[in-house]
This record gives sequence, C-alpha cells and structure tokens, in this order.
Amino acid sequence: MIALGVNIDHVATLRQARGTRYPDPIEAAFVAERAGADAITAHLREDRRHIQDRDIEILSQILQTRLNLEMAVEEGVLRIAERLSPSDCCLVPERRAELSTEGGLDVAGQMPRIKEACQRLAKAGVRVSLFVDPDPFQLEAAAETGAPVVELHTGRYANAPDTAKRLEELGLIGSAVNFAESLGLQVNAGHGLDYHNVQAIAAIQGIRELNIGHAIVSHAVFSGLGAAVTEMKRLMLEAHG
Ligand SMILES: CC(=O)[C@@H](O)[C@H](O)COP(=O)(O)O
Ligand SMILES: NCC(=O)COP(=O)(O)O
Repeated sequence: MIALGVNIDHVATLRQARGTRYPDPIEAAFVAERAGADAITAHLREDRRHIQDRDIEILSQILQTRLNLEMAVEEGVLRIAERLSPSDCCLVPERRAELSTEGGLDVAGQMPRIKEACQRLAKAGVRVSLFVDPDPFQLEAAAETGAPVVELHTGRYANAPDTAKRLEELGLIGSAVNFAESLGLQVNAGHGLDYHNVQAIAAIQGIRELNIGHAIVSHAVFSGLGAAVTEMKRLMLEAHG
C-alpha cells in the first residue's frame, strides 16, 4: 500500500494573492480527505507566503487523517509544532528568495541543530521526517539524528531536462530507498511529482508515502480538487500494486 499526502500550500497561495478568506485551505483539506488523501501536508514557512498560523491551528484540530506539518528548523515554528503536536513534522530547508524548496536539508552539515529539533519534536509526540536529497551521506546523517522517517527530494527527477537524466535520477532514488530501508528508516518522497511522472516513483516498492501538492492544486483548477486527488491516488495505486 502507498499513501498520498496532499499538500494544500497552493490553495493558500491563491488566497494570499488577494488577502481574501477564500479559497480556504481548511475546506481543501476536507475535500482532499473525502477524495482519498491519507494525510494533509502544509508548509508553515517562516515568511508565511501561503499557509498561515491559523490554518495549522485549525488543521491540527479537525483532520480525520493525519497532519504532516512541513517546517524549517526555526524557533517560532518549532514552538508551534511542540504546542500543537501534529502527527508528523517534515523538516525542510528554506530560503526567503526561493520560489519553492530547492533541495534537501543538509543534515550532515548541521547535525547538532537538526538532532536537537528532532529530540524536541519527538518529546512532543511528533513523528519526524527529514526532507533530504537521495544521497547516502545525508541518509546516514538522517538515521543518526534518530528521526524515523525520511522524505526523498524528487525535484531533480521531476525537473530532469531529458529522458536520460530522468532515468539517472530515478536510479539514484531507487538506490536511496534501498539504502534508507537498510538503515531502518521509513521512506517517503515528494516535490515536483505530477500526473505524468508519478508512476515511476510510486512503483518503487520501498516507498510508503508520496507528498504531492502543486500538481494536484493545478489540476484542480480545471477538474476540481476531489477529482484531482482521486486521480492521483488511482495512478499511485495502479503503479505500486
Ligand atoms: C518540501 C517540498 O518540496 C514542498 O512540500 C514545499 O512545501 C515546497 O514549498 P512551497 O509549497 O512553498 O512551494
Ligand atoms: N514535500 C513535497 C510536498 O509536500 C509537495 O511538493 P509539490 O508537489 O508541491 O512540489
């Protein structure tokens, strides 16, 4: 079985574009759950460009599935996560200037800081995931932090300029899944996955969950969010078996 975490960030992007109350990410979460989402992912960025504190407060109380709170290792958001104790937190890198997440977290280069954040979140009852590149060096560091889950960054695969490069990145991801499993880590994946590139990733048996947002919200503009979620889940289950 493979799970789908629907990232609702870009419903909030549309809301923030005009500063209105709509579209409400909370309604999006309800629709996504009814359509087959196994979890709702939301990224509370330090710059609050889309998801707001109010969204996370409400999501933490009303979801029927699981809240996966994506966050940087930033004291303010860390304290929110400790207080709300979502089911999952995924630690991601952030740069204000970035359009979207550009790469995996450099766990190896900041081990004490990441380890301390993992310990604080685990103490608050949160299952911690580290968003890392499919890089054995980073995976070993992730295992050393005590975090039980990693989410492999699939951006280089998704944005590959040609088939040869895409297959090369797919091979790196497959090897990373096997290595991460050998370290005892649960393996998720995400970033840049869409209706055309998802099945090759979903077919990798060691992957437990995919977090997908931008492509689903984009598809929803034309087909509705429920249909967009249902179709993505169908593609994933068809590929995973
Ligand atoms: C970590 C990741 O790949 C995404 O979930 C992240 O949320 C992207 O950030 P934006 O949603 O702000 O594009
Ligand atoms: N961690 C990946 C995620 O939650 C969604 O990323 P994207 O599908 O919006 O690129």
